[in-house]
Amino acid sequence: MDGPRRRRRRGFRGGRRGRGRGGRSPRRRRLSRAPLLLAVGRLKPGPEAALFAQHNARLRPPLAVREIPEARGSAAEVRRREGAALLEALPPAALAIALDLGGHAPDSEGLAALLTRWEESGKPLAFIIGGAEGLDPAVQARADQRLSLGPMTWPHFLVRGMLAEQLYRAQAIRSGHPYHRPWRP
Ligand SMILES: C[S@@+](CC[C@H](N)C(=O)[O-])C[C@H]1O[C@@H](n2cnc3c(N)ncnc32)[C@H](O)[C@@H]1O
Repeated sequence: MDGPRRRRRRGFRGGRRGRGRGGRSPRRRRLSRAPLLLAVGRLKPGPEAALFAQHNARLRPPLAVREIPEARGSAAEVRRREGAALLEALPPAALAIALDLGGHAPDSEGLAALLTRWEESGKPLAFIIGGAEGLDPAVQARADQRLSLGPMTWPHFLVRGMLAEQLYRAQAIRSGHPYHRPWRP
């Protein structure tokens, strides 16, 4: 590819002009720091996708989403196959946070404190959301933290938006932004 089309593409990716001294574009740097969201299933356009997009767009940096196809078979087979695909997609160095009903259920301030701790580990963060059959024990065993959004079972596509909202709320708590009004006990 040559001519204006090539120049345009370079410009979008940061090209020479957009690069700093390290040779990486600001956009590249932002994406490489972005926490990963590994999630089972393909989220189609609709209210769940809109909810996620709305909150993810507010996150600095937004989550980089990687979807794992839903598997077929018995419940155990589905969990095992999806679990294997999730583990394959998980960067080895990642601090893995598995969304799981049985995990630790902090309040929003607690999640904000946890996020600070996770970020201070220096590891890239990866959040994992299972499919309709839940997460395979192998994924739970690999997870550095199991995070619960409460004891109720939520549809996995809704959990993406709920997680993004809570991460945004945690950022607001950490920066003192009035988006978060503390609970009133
Ligand atoms: C429909 S749920 C799966 C329910 C499944 N029976 C199980 O035992 O996990 C799909 C995924 O959404 C996430 N999820 C649903 N409710 C959740 C909650 N209350 N807290 C954390 N994650 C939740 C989990 O990642 C779960 O694997």
